[in-house]
Amino acid sequence: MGYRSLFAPGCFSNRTIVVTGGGSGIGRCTAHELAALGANVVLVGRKPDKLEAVAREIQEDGGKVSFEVLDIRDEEGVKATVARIIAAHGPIHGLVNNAGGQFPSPLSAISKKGFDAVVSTNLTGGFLMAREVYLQSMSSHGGSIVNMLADSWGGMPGMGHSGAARMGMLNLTQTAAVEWAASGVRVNAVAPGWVASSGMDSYKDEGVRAMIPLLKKEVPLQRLATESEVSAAIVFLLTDAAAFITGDVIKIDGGASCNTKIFPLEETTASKPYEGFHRASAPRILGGESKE
Ligand SMILES: CCCCCCC/C=C/C(=O)SCCNC(=O)CCNC(=O)[C@H](O)C(C)(C)COP(=O)(O)OP(=O)(O)OC[C@H]1O[C@@H](n2cnc3c(N)ncnc32)[C@H](O)[C@@H]1OP(=O)(O)O
Ligand SMILES: NC(=O)C1=CN([C@@H]2O[C@H](COP(=O)(O)OP(=O)(O)OC[C@H]3O[C@@H](n4cnc5c(N)ncnc54)[C@H](OP(=O)(O)O)[C@@H]3O)[C@@H](O)[C@H]2O)C=CC1
Repeated sequence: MGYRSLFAPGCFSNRTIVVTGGGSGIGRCTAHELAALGANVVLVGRKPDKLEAVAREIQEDGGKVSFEVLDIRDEEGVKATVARIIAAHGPIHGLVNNAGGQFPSPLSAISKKGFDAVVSTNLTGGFLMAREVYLQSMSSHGGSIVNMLADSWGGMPGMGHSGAARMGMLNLTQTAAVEWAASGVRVNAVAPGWVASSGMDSYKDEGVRAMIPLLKKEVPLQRLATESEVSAAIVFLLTDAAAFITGDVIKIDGGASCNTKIFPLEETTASKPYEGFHRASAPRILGGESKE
């Protein structure tokens, strides 16, 4: 019958895909996956040693890869780097806007410098990369951009700075999708919950580490995501299988964002859920008085 899968080996052949933050964690995993599917991968990050190590790994596996050292918050650096990539490889077909991070802290303890560091990395830097890739390449050749968000729907103590940046990135994703669609550019995002990534391992603070088993409890699937579960969603959005998807977000959170906890099932009688609803939840939901 000659059926040809969109995920066939080589589905990214002759495509250049830029992965920011490609020197570690989810970015590294995504770069491996893309190279294995035939992409010409360009890694971007601040630390040349990390980028070089990942480039070596990919080359050893027979993949096509190079790297650029760049702080994505440096506007002139972003412009020059994108121009250099195009000069060396031709049009950029894909951008994985993954670089980012934060330090857990309550809002009351965040300095302006710290807030700016997180917002400029997770929002402004991603904007600069997307804008330059669009202006210099995708506006005339089309392409696909995948932005990194996080599971920041609703307030999450300790993550207010990054949550604000990620929700800004959500709107930027939607707006870019609408503005750039006529040029054949798709813009989507992934929103992971907690991921057991090498970036997470870099949190040495004992209070934060002690939270990890508690976080798992709040996830319906009862565990953290793996790096490759996040890269799988990123790669899908870059493939032609996602050709009619733009302005959208894939949550990779094991159901965490669906778990409002307004209805505390564990406090109710499992065999009498309706009665349990009245007893445990109604006062909280409706602001009324408990009947007990
Ligand atoms: C239900 C699930 C919800 C999902 C939630 C999302 C979970 C996400 C997890 C992850 O992202 S894991 C990945 C972790 N990886 C990283 O965070 C990458 C490394 N991090 C950084 O590079 C920084 O944190 C940064 C802020 C992203 C970039 O900062 P920059 O390079 O500009 O830092 P500095 O120049 O060193 O600092 C500037 C300024 O920022 C404040 N600050 C930075 N780090 C910390 C810290 N660890 N603790 C407190 N404050 C920090 C600080 O004010 C700095 O000012 P000065 O101290 O230098 O005056
Ligand atoms: N792990 C998790 O639980 C979650 C992670 N995320 C997000 O996913 C992305 C990848 O995270 P993860 O792999 O876990 O963590 P990592 O810390 O391993 O990855 C972050 C990468 O971003 C790069 N980076 C950071 N700041 C800059 C900058 N200013 N310019 C260029 N590169 C930069 C880093 O490279 P270098 O060191 O070379 O600067 C690093 O390779 C991040 O945006 C993270 O916030 C979202 C939700 C959950």
